[in-house]
Amino acid sequence: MTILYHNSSQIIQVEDQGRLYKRGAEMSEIPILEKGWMLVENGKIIDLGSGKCPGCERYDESVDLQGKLVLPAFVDSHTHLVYAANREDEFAMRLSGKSYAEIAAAGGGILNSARKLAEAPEEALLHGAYHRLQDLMRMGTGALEIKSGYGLSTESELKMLRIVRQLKEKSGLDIKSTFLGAHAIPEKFKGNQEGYVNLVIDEMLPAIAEKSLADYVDVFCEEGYFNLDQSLRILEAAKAYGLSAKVHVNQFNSLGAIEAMVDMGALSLDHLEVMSPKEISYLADSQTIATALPGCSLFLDIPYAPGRAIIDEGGILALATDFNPGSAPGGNMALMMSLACTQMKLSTEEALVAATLNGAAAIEMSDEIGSLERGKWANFITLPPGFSLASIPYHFGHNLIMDLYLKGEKKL
Ligand SMILES: N=CN[C@@H](CCC(=O)O)C(=O)O
Ligand SMILES: [Zn+2]
Repeated sequence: MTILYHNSSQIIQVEDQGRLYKRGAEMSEIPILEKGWMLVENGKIIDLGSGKCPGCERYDESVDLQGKLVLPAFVDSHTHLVYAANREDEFAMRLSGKSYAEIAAAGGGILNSARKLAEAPEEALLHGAYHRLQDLMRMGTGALEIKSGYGLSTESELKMLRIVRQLKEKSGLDIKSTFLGAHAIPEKFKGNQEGYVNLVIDEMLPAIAEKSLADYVDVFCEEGYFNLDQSLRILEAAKAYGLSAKVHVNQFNSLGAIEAMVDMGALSLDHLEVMSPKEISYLADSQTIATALPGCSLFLDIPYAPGRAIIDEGGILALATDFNPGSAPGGNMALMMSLACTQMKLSTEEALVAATLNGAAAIEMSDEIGSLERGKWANFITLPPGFSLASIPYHFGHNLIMDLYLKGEKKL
């Protein structure tokens, strides 16, 4: 089945040389096809160009884009989409002056979500997550990563990862799953942190690997959660099962994780709100993707990751939502682009690369998605005629997305 998409105002390709990510100054160069057309065969782009399509008589169907703007669907490479309940009560506590750390210390936070998840039937969890997933799609997300981490027991972590698998099957979306058993120390292991780390390594990891339920491993490496040594032990153990690391680091404190985790070959280091100049340089010089989560900074009123400096030093920057019920209850990638531009001082081009190609690289899918090039899936979004790339971050909080096409098929 060959489909010709034609009559766009522009096709913003993001990349046209087959690069699997863009770093530093490359992030501001993005190829754009004026009055672009795209020929798609069985879901993959086989040709594309500007103006009239030469030799394009051979198609089964043609779609008139009526002057709409076309760009790659967003890739959200860091979410906690599966959870049992919102935490508006904690939000109210924060508004009256309590900090995220104080709420967590009083048994709220991740432990609150874990208690609720343990009680929730699988069907209800699937239903809630699927509903949120559809919301994300309406806002232009075409692929994402979802973490476990509200289980904190072997049984509940497996339950979460099974739901991620079901979400994949039910939605047909590209979804990568990450095992985050080391998200917090469960009540039962208070005072016995090492016991919990051993449980993650000796029981959870083998059980998850046996069922191939995870693509990646993650740890919340932070004061009051998992120290550097414990984090590295978990990541190394997971490596033996073929799981690469995507890690929560430097959200509130720097524990020296960046250097150590770059050296162990982490795929991405995420959060990064607190970074020293040395850490910025070390990460920017590496192949590890720096993933900024500006929704979390906005919602918790904490610093933004130094995205500008990471790009200026030549790093690979991705943007993701961190969608979760505690620190970032929102999944709008366009809003992440707005925050990246206004707060982290990225250009609109850099923000788009971070939200598409580099996000795809952060889930190892940038050979298939994240840009509109020959050989990639036709995963794209459209904006109404008259809008430009800059309109996306400019109209902060608005949803300008008209259509989402995945593998050349209109999803909405
Ligand atoms: N910081 C650790 N984990 C999540 C928040 C989890 C929660 O509060 O439920 C984050 O990425 O911000
Ligand atoms: Zn997170």
